[in-house]
Amino acid sequence: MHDGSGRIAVHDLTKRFGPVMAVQNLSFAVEPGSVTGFLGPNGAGKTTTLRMLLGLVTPTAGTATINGRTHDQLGNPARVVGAVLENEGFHPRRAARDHLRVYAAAIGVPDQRVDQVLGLVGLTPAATRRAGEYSLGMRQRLALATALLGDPQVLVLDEPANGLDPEGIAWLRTFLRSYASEGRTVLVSSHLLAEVEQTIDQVVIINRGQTMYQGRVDHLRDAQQARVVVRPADAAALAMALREDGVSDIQSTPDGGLVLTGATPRRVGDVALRAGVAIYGLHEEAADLERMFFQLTSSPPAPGWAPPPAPGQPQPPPGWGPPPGYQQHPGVTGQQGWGGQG
Ligand SMILES: Nc1ncnc2c1ncn2[C@@H]1O[C@H](COP(=O)(O)OP(=O)(O)OP(=O)(O)O)[C@@H](O)[C@H]1O
Repeated sequence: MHDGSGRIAVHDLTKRFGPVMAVQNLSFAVEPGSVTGFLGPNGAGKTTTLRMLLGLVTPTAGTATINGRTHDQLGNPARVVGAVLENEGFHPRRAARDHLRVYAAAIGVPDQRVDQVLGLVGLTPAATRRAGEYSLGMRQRLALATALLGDPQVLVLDEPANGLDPEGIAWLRTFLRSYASEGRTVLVSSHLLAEVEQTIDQVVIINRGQTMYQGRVDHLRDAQQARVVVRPADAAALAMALREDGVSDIQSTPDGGLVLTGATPRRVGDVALRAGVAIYGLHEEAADLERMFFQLTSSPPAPGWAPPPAPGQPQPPPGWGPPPGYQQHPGVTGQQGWGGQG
């Protein structure tokens, strides 16, 4: 028997396709009652990880479990986990309701559940239309309806916003949040933070098959510092003067500027004046979650921004730190909130 917790646990998960290391020692946990974003750039290993969780790909090493069980140990998995993966195929000549009836029969749920899920995803008016006539957004809703047939405790969606218009995205956001508020588990993958930022409360960020960050999105936001961008006549002289004044996080940019955190523009201006360095531009850039996501997932890091990690000492990009209260999930080891660059 599974433990009924609705918890997803990925532990030291690795998948190698010949020479390609798609996922490498990945560990994270997803708790019920939250919508968790599973984020990373194209090719980071998100789909491979989800497919291992769903029993569609065999791991090279490690485990991916739901309720403490691998997918093939779940008994009637459709009752535990519903999934929408990319490129769902529907028989184009089959009506949506008939498609759902076939699946309902396969997993042993009554026909009336078909009409319930059609209502849940807003497809009741189109129930008798053929799937081949559906728009991409309608097909996404039909895929979601299929995933919901077993009334699962856990919902796993791979890039669900693909093909949805803004209204569809807003609808999906409301739906997923309400689903999680019932104490269920929702895991949503995306390569765009902005696409899911308003939907998720937890996030797992991966890059090159490894965990870069796991924790609350608002902690990530709180941990950010604004940075000051300055264009001096002599960057080396200003950097030295700033260091003498106690500013340590200073990066030079390819265009001869400096980017720093831990000082206000006014302080930078005062230091420049005392050092006799002319300033041609000085402004503060507000913290930006998207920029942080880019820094965490760009490899190599954007030039002039992230210093190389000290040997054996993974570091976050400059200006970012582990969010206050960041904690590793109990039971998940071999994982850091902030990792090296793959
Ligand atoms: N069946 C396969 N055979 C060989 N290589 C594969 C296979 N599936 C995935 N890969 C490779 O594994 C890596 C991770 O791919 P994956 O699809 O898991 O990434 P992703 O994060 O989901 O990317 P995207 O956002 O583009 O969907 C990529 O380099 C990909 O080419």
